[in-house]
Amino acid sequence: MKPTPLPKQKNLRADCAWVIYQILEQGKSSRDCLERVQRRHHPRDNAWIQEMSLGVMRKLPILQHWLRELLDRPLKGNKKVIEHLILLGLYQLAFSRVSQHAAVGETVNASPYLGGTALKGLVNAVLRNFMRQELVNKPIDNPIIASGLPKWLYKALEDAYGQDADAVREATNAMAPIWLRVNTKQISITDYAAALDAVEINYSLSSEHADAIRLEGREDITGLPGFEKGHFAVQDGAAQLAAHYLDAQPHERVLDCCAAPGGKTGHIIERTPELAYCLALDADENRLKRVEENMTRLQHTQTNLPVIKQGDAAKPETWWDGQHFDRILLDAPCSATGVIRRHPDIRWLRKSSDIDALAALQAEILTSLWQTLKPGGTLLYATCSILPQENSQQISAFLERNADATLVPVIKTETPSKPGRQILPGEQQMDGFYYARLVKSLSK
Ligand SMILES: C[S@@+](CC[C@H](N)C(=O)[O-])C[C@H]1O[C@@H](n2cnc3c(N)ncnc32)[C@H](O)[C@@H]1O
Repeated sequence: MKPTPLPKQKNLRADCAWVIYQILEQGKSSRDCLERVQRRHHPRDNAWIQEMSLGVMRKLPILQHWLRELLDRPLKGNKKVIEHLILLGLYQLAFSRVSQHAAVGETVNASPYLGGTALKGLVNAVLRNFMRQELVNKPIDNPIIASGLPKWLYKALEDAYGQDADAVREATNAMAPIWLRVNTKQISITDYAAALDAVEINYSLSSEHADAIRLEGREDITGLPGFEKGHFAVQDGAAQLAAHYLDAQPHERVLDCCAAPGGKTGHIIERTPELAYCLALDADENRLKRVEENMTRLQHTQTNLPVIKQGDAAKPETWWDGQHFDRILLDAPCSATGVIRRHPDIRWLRKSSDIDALAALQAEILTSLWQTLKPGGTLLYATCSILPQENSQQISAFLERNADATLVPVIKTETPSKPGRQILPGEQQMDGFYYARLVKSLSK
């Protein structure tokens, strides 16, 4: 499909509708589109643009349900973006604190910026009918629509979690808190907490994480103390467990596989600066640039670590020097269903058929990397998925295929038939994540 250019002139609502169009019609991730739009507006509008665009992603099935009631037939072709503008108008009226007057008036005024001057009347009529018919107060009987999730994911969670599925779906729709990982190479957690106290920012510490701080509010990250000096990285609590479970030791050779943008690489180095070697490998050249940027901001450049390399994890013959690794973190490409609460567009970008393909890729990478691990070495398998096919079932199958692999639990409740730790979204305020630790036997 031909890419749609940003509207020539900026307008908050038209630009949000463009973001929604990019995600839903062109399969683009929200991150890139939001950045482009936010760059041309005042920084004070960044949070609003994000809240509105991603809010529509969270409530999409409900908004579309209302739209079907209000619009005789769908808009097509270059008018489609006006449908997205109407969804944004409905979102403002039903789920935001924007006044009704502004939600209708400003949304109608945004139409010409999207080439929809002739559709101003239609936008106005649909939004006014929504209010007149009081659709917001009419119960939605279909549980899939009410859940805000695509049908395939609704069902997949039903299969995986049975009577707990509703709670998992609800947590998947909740807002996620901001977690920081204090860069303990630069500053102690006590000193960083004191810096937050000094500027009256509320936070909590976590008993499970040595280096984590969870903010109580939605602060602007770049304005937090020590941002420029690299005193912290933004990283969810679940992701922060990777370096702890990997537990790299001084003088070891470590592979951080599927490393970009380097969130876990930085943590591994902060915990164990005396590593002999740390290779940050990723297939995506562009994302690897962000590893470099992050390492520079965190001031990890005084050491020779990490070595950053582009390569396909499934083809070690193209990047491996033949020296075995003591530890491997495989942060595998996955459905990202555990982080939908943070990135609500993921639910519309993923399809049911992606899961089989991802599970096959994960199995291929696991098998390839296993040969690069030394006997006695540890491989930590991680995903930000909450689907068993990518997690416990993946690891059970690997253990069955590989007699020299032993599961070394990261938590007490693991069993051979249900290996690994499945963290569900919202558990101790963390994202959904999965970890399984495998050790290679010495005898082979
Ligand atoms: C979950 S993200 C990694 C997040 C990263 N570990 C962090 O903590 O910041 C998965 C990564 O896998 C990479 N990837 C996907 N397929 C790959 C492959 N075949 N070989 C190497 N990297 C791959 C993607 O480019 C993406 O950066």
